[in-house]
Amino acid sequence: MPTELSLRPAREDEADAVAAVYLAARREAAMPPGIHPEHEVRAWLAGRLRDDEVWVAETPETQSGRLAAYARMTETWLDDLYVAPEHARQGIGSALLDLVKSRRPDGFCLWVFEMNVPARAFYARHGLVELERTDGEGNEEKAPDVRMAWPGQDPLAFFRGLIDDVDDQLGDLLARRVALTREVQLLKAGGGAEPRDPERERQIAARLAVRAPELGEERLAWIVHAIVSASLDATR
Ligand SMILES: O=C(O)C(=O)C[C@]1(C(=O)O)C=C[C@@H](O)C=C1
Repeated sequence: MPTELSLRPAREDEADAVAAVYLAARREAAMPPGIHPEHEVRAWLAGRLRDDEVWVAETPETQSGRLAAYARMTETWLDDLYVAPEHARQGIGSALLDLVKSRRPDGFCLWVFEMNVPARAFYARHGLVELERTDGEGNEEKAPDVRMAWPGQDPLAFFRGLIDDVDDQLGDLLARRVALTREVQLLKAGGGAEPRDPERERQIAARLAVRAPELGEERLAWIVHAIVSASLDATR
């Protein structure tokens, strides 16, 4: 940690100073332009200061009422880590990230814009791994982003926890899917059609391959086959 850097929890009345860091850092960073006017950013951060854990960084050069950087986290996410441009490249971001790791020893995730190559490299240097990419549909800026994670002191437990979260969603999807298979099968049985339709299953595997290219169409065909077999067995 740079000498004379002081890190402390933010006070609830510091929303304007925290917002000033956020706005200045975002203007300089490789990020899409913010879509909220500055007064909305200040009001939003005032709320976050009440609900989230926020730490701020000051140096002897930081003028009174101003901050060098801040980090904002929930129990499982590092939501913001911003350094004011005039304090960049002084090790302050690294010091704050080390602090976040010590506050969240069981690990955490964050989203970073794909275009923000310097930030992704910074996080990778500090041991975070890239887990997931999106096309940006789920964020306000509609810009592709990357989910990164620091797996904490017990990486196996951390990644298994994330697998459990995904499997909860997968279970819900399978429950929805089997109900639909049942309806289609009832219609097909009424019309005297074969239960199984290999061409339709091939099309389903091809569609899944667009979303999960790493698995590829051939492996996905096995998965579709297994899901359809289990669904037909359950609905018979
Ligand atoms: O689309 C159909 O014809 C269905 O019967 C549904 C379904 C599926 O569950 O997706 C099930 C069996 C077929 O082999 C193909 C697809």
